[in-house]
Amino acid sequence: MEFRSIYRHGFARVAACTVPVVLGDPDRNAAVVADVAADLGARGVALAVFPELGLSGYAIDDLRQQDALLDAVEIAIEALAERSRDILPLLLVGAPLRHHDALFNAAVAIHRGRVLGVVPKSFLPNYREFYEQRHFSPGVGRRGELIRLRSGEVPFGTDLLFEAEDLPGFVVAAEICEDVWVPMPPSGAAVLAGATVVGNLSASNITVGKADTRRLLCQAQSGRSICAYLYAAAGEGESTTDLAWDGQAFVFENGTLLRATERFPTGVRAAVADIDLDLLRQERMRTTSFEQNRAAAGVLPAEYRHVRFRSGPPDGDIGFERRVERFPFVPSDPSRLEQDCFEAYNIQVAALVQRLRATGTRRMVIGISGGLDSTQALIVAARAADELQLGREAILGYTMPGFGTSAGTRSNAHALMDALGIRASELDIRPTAALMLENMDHPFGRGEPVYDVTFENVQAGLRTDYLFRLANQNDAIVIGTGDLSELALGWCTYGVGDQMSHYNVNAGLPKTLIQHLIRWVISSNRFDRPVLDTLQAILDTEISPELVPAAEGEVLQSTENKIGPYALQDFTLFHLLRFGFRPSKVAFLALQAWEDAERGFWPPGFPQARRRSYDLDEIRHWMTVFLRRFFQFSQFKRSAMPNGPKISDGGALSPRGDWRAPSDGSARAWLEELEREVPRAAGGSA
Ligand SMILES: Nc1ncnc2c1ncn2[C@@H]1O[C@H](COP(=O)(O)OP(=O)(O)OC[C@H]2O[C@@H]([n+]3cccc(C(=O)O)c3)[C@H](O)[C@@H]2O)[C@@H](O)[C@H]1O
Ligand SMILES: Nc1ncnc2c1ncn2[C@@H]1O[C@H](COP(=O)(O)OP(=O)(O)OP(=O)(O)O)[C@@H](O)[C@H]1O
Ligand SMILES: NC(=O)CC[C@H](N)C(=O)O
Repeated sequence: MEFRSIYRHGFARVAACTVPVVLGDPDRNAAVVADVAADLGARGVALAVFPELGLSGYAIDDLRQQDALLDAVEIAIEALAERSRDILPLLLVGAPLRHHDALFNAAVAIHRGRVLGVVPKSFLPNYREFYEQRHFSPGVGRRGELIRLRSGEVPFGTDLLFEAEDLPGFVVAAEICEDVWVPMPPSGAAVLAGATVVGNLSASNITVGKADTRRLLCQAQSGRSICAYLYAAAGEGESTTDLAWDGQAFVFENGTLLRATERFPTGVRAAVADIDLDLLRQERMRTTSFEQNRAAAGVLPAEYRHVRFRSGPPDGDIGFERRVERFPFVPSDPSRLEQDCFEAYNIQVAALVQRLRATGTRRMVIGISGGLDSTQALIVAARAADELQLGREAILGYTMPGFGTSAGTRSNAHALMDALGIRASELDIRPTAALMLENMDHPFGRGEPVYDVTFENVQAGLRTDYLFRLANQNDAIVIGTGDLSELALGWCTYGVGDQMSHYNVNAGLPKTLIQHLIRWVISSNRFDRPVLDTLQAILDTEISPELVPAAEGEVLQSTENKIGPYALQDFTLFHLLRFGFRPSKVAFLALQAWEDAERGFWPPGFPQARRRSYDLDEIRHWMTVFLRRFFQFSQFKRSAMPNGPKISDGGALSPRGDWRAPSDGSARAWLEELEREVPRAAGGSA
């Protein structure tokens, strides 16, 4: 399969469809389904779900019991199966079907010329406007049976799972409308038995406000069942004798809405989405309560009948029907981002307030560099001091110029401290650092321009040494500033260095979110104008540890030139940490998110001038750096990291929480997977 094929990376394309129906005309309704299915197949769709009783129409009352119509339904199923012979998608269509002495409201699964099985509706609404028990028998408890159709006998029951042999993890269950309105929907047991995708065939008349209820039910079911949930409701053509129909169709995955169709449509509508089967499998595996719940519920996968089929998905580039955030830690949806910023900021403040309260500490010491991280930490400390009514002078800020400190960051550091009204001091570390290097017999001590890691770490170490001793002297704690991205990459000086502090408010914050949080603090006017102006100047400065002096006219030591763009490194971090995806899959996702600066969405307020793209070679290159540093080099720095709050759902790196790993591991499996599976030039095969 091509690298750009979604089916190579654990995705499957699915569709929830609503189509115009003619009441009592199964032949015509089946023809419409077949046409739609053919179109969807051409788009690479592997599953298409259609509305409840879609072959006959739902709101036909006692016509449901007319033999001529029921015969016509069976003939239409046969015709549809025939038409499906060369069509990709597994079809779930709704039909009234006779079985033994009763009539069932059923979902019929059809694939490439075959009826794979029939799933009856478990729970029949018979209240208010509904009258289903007048015609149908409930399917609940019906398992292990066969139903006779015109083409022969096929499996019948609520114990059916349709499993694609050639799409790992693509296991489909069906339920019908009311089935998801009950406390224990049949899909609850089906997912415990292994279904990852649930199709709900629905005919749900619309009343004011009901659309929200449907969304709530389906979203919750997809979230608690860790599955993809496709809901397809009847619309145009259903009887308006006493009711109206809005044809709502959507696809949820693990509690997230992927796609929805417009409501009250005229004509065919399909919500087409690429669902992530790896994500569902990973999420179930790591949410170990899922398996506990299966055991407690007594659901045995072996008690379900797995009806196997070969899907035969396309192997080329069919695009990507899924939104991928460029910044997984910084959502592009404005209201979601607003809430995330509010929460991230308040998590930091609340955590620090609690630590100060519990220790009875009334002062904080922070090294202020004029860079992003110490700025964010200082803003948080200022808010914590306000909440505890300590006064801003409770914060002792030290700016400590070293050999690489630029005039710009130094003046930003002073401006920030002054504007926030904290106790600001300057402490030049150069004499102490020079003495130390000299005592160590480092070449720099003899006047040679040798700027090696020792030279860098002497400065980072001395700053930390000063901060801790100043904390002793002032009954204070040292507030750490290192962020989540730096922890992931091991981009800090260990032990006697910025890796250590008494409490690190930033440990759970990735760099891309810190940048945005500062933008958010500016745009929401949380401080006075002088503070906001300084914050803007800090945001506009290139990220650098400033440990090495820049020669006249030279670009200073750029962090991102060395360890990679934080945009890409945070992208990789999120997908590895949160979902344990393969590097090749992360590279595929990164390509979708980053290859075209014009495509997709940027977080609100993201500067136009910084909107850039990355190609597959760049993604691959920086991922190699990430994998080596994350899996092989930097764990020892995280294994001994100070306390600090988890902030993002994407994960934290505390060895006491989200991420426990050996400090002497190998990155080989990840590097080899990347080497093997990701082609060197975009578009080619690996
Ligand atoms: N698995 C392991 N278990 C125990 N010890 C291990 C180890 N792997 C290495 N080590 C030891 O640790 C040393 C490496 O760690 P370390 O001493 O920290 O030094 P290292 O990581 O080599 O250097 C620190 C880097 O972080 C950068 N930095 C520092 C400060 C702030 C910022 C910033 O921008 O925020 C960036 C700085 O530019 C420099 O490149 C090795 O030389 C070795 O002695
Ligand atoms: N000149 C300085 N004065 C005081 N503290 C400093 C100075 N340089 C570094 N530090 C301390 O060491 C920490 C790490 O340094 P570094 O320069 O990497 O971080 P930063 O400037 O805050 O943020 P960023 O890494 O985003 O530039 C800083 O957050 C700060 O607490
Ligand atoms: N067809 C159905 O099962 C509809 C019942 C569902 N409770 C509704 O109100 O939409």
